[in-house]
Amino acid sequence: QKSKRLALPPGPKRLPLIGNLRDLTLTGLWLEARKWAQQHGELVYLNVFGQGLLFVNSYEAAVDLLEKRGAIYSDKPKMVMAGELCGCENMIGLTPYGERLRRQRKLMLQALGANRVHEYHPLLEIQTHNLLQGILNAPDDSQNIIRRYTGGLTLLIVYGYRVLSNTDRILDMAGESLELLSNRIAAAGVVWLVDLFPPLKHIPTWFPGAGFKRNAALWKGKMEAFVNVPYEYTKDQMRQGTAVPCYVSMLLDDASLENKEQTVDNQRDFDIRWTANSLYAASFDTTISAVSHFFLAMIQHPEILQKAQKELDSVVGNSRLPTFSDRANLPYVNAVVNETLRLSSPVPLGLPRRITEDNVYKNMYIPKGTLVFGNNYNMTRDEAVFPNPEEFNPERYLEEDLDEVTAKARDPRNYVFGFGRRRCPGQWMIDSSLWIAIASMLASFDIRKAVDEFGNVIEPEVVYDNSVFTTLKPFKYDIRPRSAQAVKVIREAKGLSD
Ligand code: HEM
Repeated sequence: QKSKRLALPPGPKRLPLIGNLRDLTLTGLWLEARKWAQQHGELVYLNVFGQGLLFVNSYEAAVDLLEKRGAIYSDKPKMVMAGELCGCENMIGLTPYGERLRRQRKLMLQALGANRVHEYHPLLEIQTHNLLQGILNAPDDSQNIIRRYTGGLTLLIVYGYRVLSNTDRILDMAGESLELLSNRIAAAGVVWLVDLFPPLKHIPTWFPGAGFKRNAALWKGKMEAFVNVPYEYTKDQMRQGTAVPCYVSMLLDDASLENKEQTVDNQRDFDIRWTANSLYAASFDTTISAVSHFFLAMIQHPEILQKAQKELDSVVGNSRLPTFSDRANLPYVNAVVNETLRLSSPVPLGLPRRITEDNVYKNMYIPKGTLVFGNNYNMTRDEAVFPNPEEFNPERYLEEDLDEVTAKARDPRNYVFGFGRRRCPGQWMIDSSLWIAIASMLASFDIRKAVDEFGNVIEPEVVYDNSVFTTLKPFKYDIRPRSAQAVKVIREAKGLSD
């Protein structure tokens, strides 16, 4: 075949047999991937034990391949370890491209799409008030409070489940499952031998080297509980007539209305159960990453914090908290949110795709079966679009009268949510939840670098702690209400337990 005579895309030098195995790092692979992009260009190809990995580094190539050729670039790798052995095969991020995926994505868009998301705004405002009240009551524990807020937010929206304390059974279970999923089971950079040699799945658990199977059995149990326990909670609440409107109850209601019966068919039940779980799984670390990058930026740039606060004071005043109706009048705050999305780039390499046919792009040969990563980390740092790209600079969004093409190129949402048929279905939800959280925290708190017992300023240490998401190792900061009036407004705001 002619295409096979073409060269593969360039990439770091490969060693015999193991190929680029040593080039893969467990955390921060995106930092390496950016260096390769700078060295080799818009496509970079690696090979690990015969498995090809393609990094798509430019927006143009991402649109050409992941969107325009979506029919062959939207499938997922079959992951024996994560999928079959650990019970995650029905998570949306791992679901093969086809009829089931299209059905499930339709369901998610039906409930969370651009024209439905405003229905969740009242819930988002209440959950944000709870966040502010939590921080006010225990500023030194704000990192845990943010985790509780993030987990609680999705449990509320997806399952109608309220988290009212730091020690919540479902919240803990979900947290543990996600930790396992992204750092053990499906960690980028971790290559399970059984994925390269699937027949290994048949070796007995007692066999030397079969530790992965014993782990998998343990993890599978945890993953199943993570999928089923919250879902059964909502169904129970619905049976008792006490369910709050949420993703699951809304879709189950719609479904039973459609068949005019009390029960939903198995396929619908399966689709709602798994999409609900995937929404939870996909929103937790992404939100944590964005929020912690926001804190990092605020303590590094007090002048930006002050400018945003000034805008909030003049538009919202100090007798109430911001609401979604203020959004259009807060260009600077909106620019802070944009810059947070861009620099946090929460899923920096996207979620891996698998190409289902041999393909040629600009005279480079991309073999069938190659895993494909949309390197949005690199795109959000494109000097031509974002001059001085590592700098947190909201002003870059404030230029007026931009032509449509430039305005689009400067919107980080075009990169950070991925591309084409697998693009993030939670993008409208996070766009709302992140905005209200950031606007409300800016309006309520001063956030600064922490100071140690000798009065020395503690510089934040920026260390990634995850292999798929850009979540940061906790760093210290000082957060306190801006004024007695801010305290009063926070205390009076309607919260979850009201
Ligand atoms: C700032 C926050 C977020 C970012 C940056 C983000 C980004 C992404 C990216 C890059 C992908 C892979 C897209 C691709 O393959 O091209 C993805 C997939 C996904 N995201 Fe998000 N996401 C965020 C928040 C959320 C939230 C809040 C939800 C749920 C409410 C969510 C649900 C999902 C799901 C279910 C998928 C899998 C889609 C599929 O495989 O077809 N995400 N996200």
